[in-house]
Amino acid sequence: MSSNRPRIGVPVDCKLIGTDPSHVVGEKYLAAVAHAADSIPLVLPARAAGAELASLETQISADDQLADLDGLFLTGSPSNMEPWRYGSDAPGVGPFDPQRDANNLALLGAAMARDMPVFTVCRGFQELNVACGGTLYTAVQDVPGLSDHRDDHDAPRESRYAPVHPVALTEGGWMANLLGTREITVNSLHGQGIDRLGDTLVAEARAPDGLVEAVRHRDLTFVAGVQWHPEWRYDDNPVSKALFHAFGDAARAYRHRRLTG
Ligand SMILES: N[C@@H](CCC(=O)NCCCC(=O)O)C(=O)O
Repeated sequence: MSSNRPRIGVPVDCKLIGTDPSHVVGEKYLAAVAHAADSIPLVLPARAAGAELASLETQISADDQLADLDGLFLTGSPSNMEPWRYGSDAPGVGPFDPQRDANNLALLGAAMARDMPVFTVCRGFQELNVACGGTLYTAVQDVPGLSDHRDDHDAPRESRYAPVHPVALTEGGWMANLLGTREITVNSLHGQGIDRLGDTLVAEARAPDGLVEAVRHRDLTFVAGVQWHPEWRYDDNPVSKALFHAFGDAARAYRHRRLTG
């Protein structure tokens, strides 16, 4: 008998493994969705054309990919969105992943249209903001008044993902109520960040320099995102466990509605 756990779509990064164009997802993301959200992660291939992939977008729509799912989880990635995606003519900072941009923006639009639970992390958080009409700083550290939010890429992973700065949770907000506190400390591994907040998003947390670090959708049931990495050592972090648990609960409720009509 198959599990009744919610099925969560996890779209990929498109990158070379050696010389081979590949579709990949970081293992820590799958672990957090499976164990902390008590769900079944299903990796979703990018549908946009790649070096060795003719576009799948005609035979597999975003709605097709979401049809039998109960939630959508967007991971982080070292790649950056192409600035034209948010109306900028800046050259931006690579590496880029245009297949991911096209795929994830389409999936976000389709998921929000059906009020499907969505949880997004880092690059995925930035994609959510763009999907909701917002824009990004292409290099936060170059913006006067903002801090450097990047990690030291040469440092060991344990220190790269260690908590480094506080974030203030919006008073009376969804996240502050969920976590029962007004301040948490988070890790920080990003060079881009939210410039203009998407029209339908509410800021749920901000860094000391004012940068938005968490959002939720104003009108939808569970569409949220964080700029930090709650998937990292989620089992040792009560905040991470609470966030993934809330996402899993929302996906369970969606699955019940989807399967019982
Ligand atoms: N490239 C964007 C987003 C940063 C991000 O997602 N970093 C995590 C990469 C590694 C991982 O998946 O844990 C930016 O720099 O803002």
